Formats: sequence, C-alpha cells, structure tokens
Amino acid sequence: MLVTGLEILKKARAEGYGVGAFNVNNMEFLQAVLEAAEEARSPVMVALSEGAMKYGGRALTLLAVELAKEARVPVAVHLDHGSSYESVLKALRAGFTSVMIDKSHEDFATNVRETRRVVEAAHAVGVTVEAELGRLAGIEEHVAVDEKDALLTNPEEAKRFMEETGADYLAVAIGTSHGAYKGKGRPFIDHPRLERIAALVPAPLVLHGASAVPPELVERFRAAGGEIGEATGIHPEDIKKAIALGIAKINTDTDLRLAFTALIRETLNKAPKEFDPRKYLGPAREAVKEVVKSRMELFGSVGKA
Ligand SMILES: O=C(CO)COP(=O)(O)O
Ligand SMILES: O=C[C@H](O)COP(=O)(O)O
Ligand SMILES: [Zn+2]
Ligand SMILES: [Zn+2]
Repeated sequence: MLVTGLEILKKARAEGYGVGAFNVNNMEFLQAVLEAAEEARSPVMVALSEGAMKYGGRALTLLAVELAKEARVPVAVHLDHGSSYESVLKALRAGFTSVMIDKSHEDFATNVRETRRVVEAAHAVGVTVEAELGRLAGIEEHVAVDEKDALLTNPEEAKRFMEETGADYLAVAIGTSHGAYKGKGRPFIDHPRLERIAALVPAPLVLHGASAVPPELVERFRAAGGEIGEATGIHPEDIKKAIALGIAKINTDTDLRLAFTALIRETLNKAPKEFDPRKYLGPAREAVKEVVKSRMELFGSVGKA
C-alpha cells in the first residue's frame, strides 16, 4: 500500500528500528526493492532522485506509484534531494507520498524559508517532507571541534530548524558522505552529536550516504573487470548504533549500483555470445534484491510490515 513517508518513519523511530530508502533508476531496481520488501515483510521507501526522474521519466514514476499501491507492505514513493520548489511540485503531481527539499548548501535563513515553502505545498496535499541541515562530508575523527561544528549538524540549530520549518523528518550530517569513497579505513561517525540532536529533535532522523560498500562486492566488481579505487563504506555496527540513537531512515544507493553492475559484468564475461538483455539484467536484479534484503535485516525492519 502507498503511504506517506511519515507514517512509516514515525513508527520506526518510536519502536527503534530503521527503514531503508533505496534509490531506483529503472524497472529492475524498482522490482528488486518491492519484492525484497514483500518477502521480508518490511516497510520501505522507494527513492527517486531528480536524475532518476529525468532518466526514467513518466514510465518510471508511473510504475513506482502504481506498484507501490499494489504492494502488500507499506511503501512510500520519495523524491530524493529535491533541489527546488518546482522539482518538488513535479513529484507531488506524479503522486509521490514523500519529498525531500535539500537546501542544506544555503545559509540557515534561506534553508528555513525554502523548506517552509515546500512544507506548505506538500502538506496541503497530504505529503510529508524531509529537509536537510549540515554538510554531508566525510570527516576525520581527530579534526578540531570547531571544524566539525562548521560542517556537521548543530543540535540546537536542528531543533530551531524543525520548529521553524514544520518539516517532518530531518537529514543530519554526522560524518557520512555519498558514493563509494567515504574516507580511510572505518569512516568516522559522530554518534555523540547524533545523540545530542536526537535529544532535541523528536522527529525521525535520516542518514544519507549510508552504504556499506562491502569489500566482497568491491572485489567482485574488480574481478569482473570493473575499475574502482580504495572504496570504503559505513560499518554495519555504526549503522546499528545510529538507529539505536534515533536514525529512522537510511539511504542506500551505492551498494545497489555496485551489485547490479558487478553482476552484469560477471554474466557478460561468462557468456560473451549472449545478447538477450533479460539474461544479464535478471541476475543483476536478483543481486540488488539480495542486498536490499540484507540491509533490511541490518536495519531491523524485517517483519515490521
Ligand atoms: O544518500 C544517498 C541517497 O540520498 C545514498 O548514499 P550512498 O551513496 O552511501 O548509497
Ligand atoms: O544522493 C544521491 C543519490 O545517490 C542519487 O544519485 P543521482 O543523483 O546520481 O541519481
Ligand atoms: Zn545535501
Ligand atoms: Zn543523499
């Protein structure tokens, strides 16, 4: 069933588990995410970035919304990193039930003003809103406190931001970053900061850049001829700890992309004469589904639908 993001996330924060928001760009990813959610009896958020909406067009948004309606588990269709009011309106028109407005790169007052505008429009049609405060950047454990404060989410500001904007859930910056290169070794996550934010902000909190970039997946990608540098992700224990402290929505894109592409490479390498797309997209879709399921287990959302 198609539900709002808040409906899913409120319950998650209250009960102390996390819900995955998985980025999709095509039919195979969408099917993988929805099938995994149904098999795991897990609520889920299907995330489409502006890039995904552009690439997949009406075909993808229509599929996402209609399949979410038919799903046997709660599904929110979510706009990831909406960059403008216009972009949010497009998602609302397409039937999304959750939108993100990301004005985190603007100053505080602009972020508040632009987020408020989106909240007014989205709430008017029953859609819930994610906003972001702080800069998503990898950070070393030993950098000076004032440098951390300049980049990462300030707890008092977060409280004021949520009160002034009326946003429903908040993406926080606590040291994670997007993509396959999140910092050396085990990337530092500022859990004490998260704890202070969570004490002041009762709304569900969101963790972006949360992919694990599993070494075995990186190795598989490499072994199949893919080129990738010193890729690192967020340690599963650091995710669990963040969920225990108040993170309710965890975004994952990179891990799915890696799995999908590794499997396509492997399959084509093994069968150079193959040119039926179903023969290599099928196994790749299956690999995405397995990653989604294992993320759901890690987040504790299995059986919660
Ligand atoms: O935050 C994300 C999408 O908004 C995805 O993060 P990853 O790059 O770690 O998968
Ligand atoms: O955070 C961004 C997501 O990983 C989506 O990326 P994209 O803009 O390349 O679709
Ligand atoms: Zn951002
Ligand atoms: Zn993100």
